[in-house]
Amino acid sequence: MRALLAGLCYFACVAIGASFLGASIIGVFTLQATKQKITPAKKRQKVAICLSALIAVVYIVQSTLFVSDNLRNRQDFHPQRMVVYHLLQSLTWATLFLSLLDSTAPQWGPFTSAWTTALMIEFLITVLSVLTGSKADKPRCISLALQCARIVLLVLLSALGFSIILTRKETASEDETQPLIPAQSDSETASHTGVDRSYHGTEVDVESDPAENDSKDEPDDEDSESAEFWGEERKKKIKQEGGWTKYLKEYMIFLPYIWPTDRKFQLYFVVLGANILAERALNVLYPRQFGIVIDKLYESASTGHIPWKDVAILGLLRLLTSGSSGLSVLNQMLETRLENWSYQKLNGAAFDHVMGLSMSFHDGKDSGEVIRAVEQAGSINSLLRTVVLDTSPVLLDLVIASWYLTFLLDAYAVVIVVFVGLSFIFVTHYITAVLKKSRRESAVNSRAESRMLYEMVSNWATVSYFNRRKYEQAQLAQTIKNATLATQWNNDVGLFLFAAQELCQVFGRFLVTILAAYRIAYGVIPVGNFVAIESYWDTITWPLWTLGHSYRRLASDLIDAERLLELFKKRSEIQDGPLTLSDAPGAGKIEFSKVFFGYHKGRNVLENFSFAAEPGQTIALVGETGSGKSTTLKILMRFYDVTSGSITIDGHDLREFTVHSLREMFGFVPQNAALFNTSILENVRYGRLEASDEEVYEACRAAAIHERIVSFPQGYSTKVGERGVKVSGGELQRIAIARVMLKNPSIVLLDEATSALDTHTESKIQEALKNLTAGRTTIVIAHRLSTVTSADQILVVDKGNIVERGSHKELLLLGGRYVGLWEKQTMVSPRSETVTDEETEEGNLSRSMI
Ligand SMILES: Nc1ncnc2c1ncn2[C@@H]1O[C@H](COP(=O)(O)OP(=O)(O)OP(=O)(O)O)[C@@H](O)[C@H]1O
Repeated sequence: MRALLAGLCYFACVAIGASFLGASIIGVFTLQATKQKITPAKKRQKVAICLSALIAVVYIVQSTLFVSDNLRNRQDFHPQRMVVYHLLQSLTWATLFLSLLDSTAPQWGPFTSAWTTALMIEFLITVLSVLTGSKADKPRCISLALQCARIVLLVLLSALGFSIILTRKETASEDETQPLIPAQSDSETASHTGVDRSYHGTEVDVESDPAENDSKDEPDDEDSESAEFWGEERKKKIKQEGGWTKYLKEYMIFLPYIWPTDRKFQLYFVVLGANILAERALNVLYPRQFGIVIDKLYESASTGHIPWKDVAILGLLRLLTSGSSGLSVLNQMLETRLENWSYQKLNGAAFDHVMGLSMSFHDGKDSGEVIRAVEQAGSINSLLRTVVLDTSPVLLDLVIASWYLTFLLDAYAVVIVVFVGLSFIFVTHYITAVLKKSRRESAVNSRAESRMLYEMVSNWATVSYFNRRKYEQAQLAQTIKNATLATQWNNDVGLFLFAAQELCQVFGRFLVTILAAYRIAYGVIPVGNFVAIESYWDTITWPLWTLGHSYRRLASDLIDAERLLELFKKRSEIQDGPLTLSDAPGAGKIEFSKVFFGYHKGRNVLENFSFAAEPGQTIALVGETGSGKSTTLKILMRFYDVTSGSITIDGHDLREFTVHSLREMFGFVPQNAALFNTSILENVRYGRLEASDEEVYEACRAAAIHERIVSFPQGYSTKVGERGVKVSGGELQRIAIARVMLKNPSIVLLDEATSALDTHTESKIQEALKNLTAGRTTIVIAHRLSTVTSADQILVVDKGNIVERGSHKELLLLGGRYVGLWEKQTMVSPRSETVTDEETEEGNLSRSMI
């Protein structure tokens, strides 16, 4: 019975801590709804704070009574286990009280679990201490009264906790019923990248319903994209949704990129784990051996005897524990390999994910910001080191340290370590809150700095045309100043934190020294133990430093990773269908049927849009600017999905195809084709990656650009410059056509492919286009009507509607809007045009690109 009592006394705070932690972990891993009505819980939170404070005070009063009694009597008047129990409980309850006070939306489950555990332990200890029969353990009147008062308070507190849990209003939203880690899909992309688009890729925020999304559209401007915005959003979320567990839950989507799937890397993890355990053992063995050597030397002083064996063991242990030649070298090598693996996987996944997001995402984002977010893969990666490699071994260290200190000194030393540990954690927690803010500011400012630099360098030409170098310089200087000031403040807060942490551990060391001196003076422990404690002290406090450091690093990594998390939570609106190219190797018949589409709700860009293009036919879209012509091509290539109606290719709805297969069918020549800053050869080969050099030359010949390319000093190896600035507009356009020719698509889409060119170049390109479109279904957008007179069907588009349709001749005879457009461009009366239409067609044919 006495052993049970002692066990309860010494391990009470461990049991309470474990029950709190256990309930928190269950909260993270189960899909509990965490949203709750805050208002009624707020009142009860205040009551809970008061009750916790009262319990802490009762423990502190009783501990003070015990310690003063023992000090007065210069012996253990009260048994050590009871004193240790009360001291540890004072610290535990002070911690619970401060945590509750600090929490805006407490996790009631973990708190209630801790309170109930404490109640059961307190009850058992009271009963056992009365029943044990030992005079020492029997509580005196005042102690018994205090213990009973605590039991009453604990019953009230536990009942309050249960009442809050049972009566809170749960408002689970859809996202809360989604799995934390999505099952890997077998989709085409996932199989080669490891990214599960079915979950990760949400362009619609999976957190919110469509209504919320609309409202979120508003802050989707430059401000909203700043780190500050994400940080504030998250802070709000932490408050609203029930605390940090919910926050951390979101980061679970990165788990597949941190835990290796490769056997070799899993083996690294196992070896690393074993190595970490070996290090823990060495941490104890070295100071222990040091103490033994001191005691042996003390005994053999002036005898001429040297304890060689003990000294040799000490030397070996020193070698194994040394930083640069011991076990830590192996640790570092394994850690680096694991981190590199995770970095590669995460970066690849982030890139693939961003590239897989639809046009509405990319149109609305600043590409510099998106690149920064992808680059944050490193910060997620370092979570591996922080959580798995830094924090877990350190927790083990703390348990070992407690046991070893009890062995070297006594249980009071553990109370001192717990006190130092808790004050260290609180100091770290409170100062880190300030540090987090300053770090976020510093991050926002440095992002602003690099964004500005990127903007200026990429807009170099505009800055020079308007002679605004000085102005831009001043702007940049201000941004750099803001960034450096923010970094400076961040550094200052960091230094203050270090100082406060150092103070905690120095104070603890001082207390332990006093305790050891006291015990040595009364002959309780040998001097060697004091030396061992001194040498072990750094091993005790190192875990605290590591925890503090990990906590700060975790906080900063989480902030940096917020953007990446937001990216990963976007799901592409465009989802794959089941069909691939081989399932539907069609001829290229396109049919738009009653298509409605708008970029924003309530504003249609295309309305009741219906037309059909038979295989091999050419359809021209003409009309005023902004009428929806380019939009037609975008929805045909599925950069967006139609709002209603359908688009079919060879009888299959576009949505039935995988996006990859669908886009393989098209060859698109845009108005402003962009090239990569590589050689012409590589740019053309981009159309079909496996094409031979000869096939590339052939495509260039067909695009009437081969002769020009070979006349360049470096021929096909000529670098085209960023976005193709080193080649002329006409050359660039023909390279773009050659690229599409090499691709050999079944459907060709031309978006004003020649509008920016002079007539001489245009006629050259038209030849190339004739080759490109021959025998292929073609949709062409043209402002110059003369280039589309031979199209099988011309659609006149106005405000998203097809207002006229027919061949050039039919439309001229119709005398409607097309005639108006034609007259404006040719200044020829339609009558004379129709009279001599044979001639006209011939004349235009040479100019026509179709
Ligand atoms: N990404 C977008 N987000 C929101 N609105 C858009 C977007 N792209 C185009 N629009 C709007 O849709 C309408 C149709 O644009 P579209 O580019 O299809 O016209 P267009 O007929 O091709 O014009 P142009 O001949 O000048 O190229 C315009 O009012 C335009 O402002």
